[in-house]
Amino acid sequence: MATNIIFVGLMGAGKTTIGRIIAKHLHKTFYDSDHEIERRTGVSIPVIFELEKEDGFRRREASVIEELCQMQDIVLATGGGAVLLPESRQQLKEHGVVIYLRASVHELWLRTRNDKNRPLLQSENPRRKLEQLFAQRDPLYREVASIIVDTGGQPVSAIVHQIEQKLTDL
Ligand SMILES: Nc1ncnc2c1ncn2[C@@H]1O[C@H](COP(=O)(O)OP(=O)(O)OP(=O)(O)O)[C@@H](O)[C@H]1O
Ligand SMILES: O=C(O)C1=C[C@@H](O)[C@@H](O)[C@H](O)C1
Ligand SMILES: [Mg+2]
Repeated sequence: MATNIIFVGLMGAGKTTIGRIIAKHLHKTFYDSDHEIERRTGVSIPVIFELEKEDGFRRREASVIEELCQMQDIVLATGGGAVLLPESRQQLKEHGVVIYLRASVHELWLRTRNDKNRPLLQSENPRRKLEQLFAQRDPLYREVASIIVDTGGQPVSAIVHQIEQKLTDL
């Protein structure tokens, strides 16, 4: 199957971790839009947020998403905010099977709390921020996804297995 597989979901949902494994299993090339932005700019995401604010990062993200969506036979792990622009949502929907990795705010918080690489969570109350982002974005992830996987309490290997099963059922 030469189709692209595209992962969406909040920070800490496991898009990068699971996307990389699925790509290996399915012999597809793995891309991560966050890594691609860092590779192209030569700086980390926190530095981009500092210099260009969130707006600047979103512009870069939308253009990288558009470009990666033109490729074929790839697995793409998107950044958590890749669904914010309607144009990007359209691109994602049109160019692959989109999988929404879902997790509770509590789990997302546990998975991200020791990592300083996510500027939106470097706030007084990262848990509340995750709640707000969840409320804002859950409908957007649902809008683009044709597969929704609840990752709650499951180890990565079980999630990978579940996804591979769902993909063969398509
Ligand atoms: N099912 C899981 N159970 C436990 N830990 C997990 C699970 N999935 C991912 N993790 C861990 O959570 C952390 C975040 O995962 P990952 O970086 O893959 O998330 P992401 O969705 O790519 O986030 P971002 O949007 O910030 O790029 C990693 O340390 C990863 O090992
Ligand atoms: O959810 C978000 O808005 C973000 C998620 C990360 O993947 C990065 O794209 C960045 O830290 C912003
Ligand atoms: Mg990631």
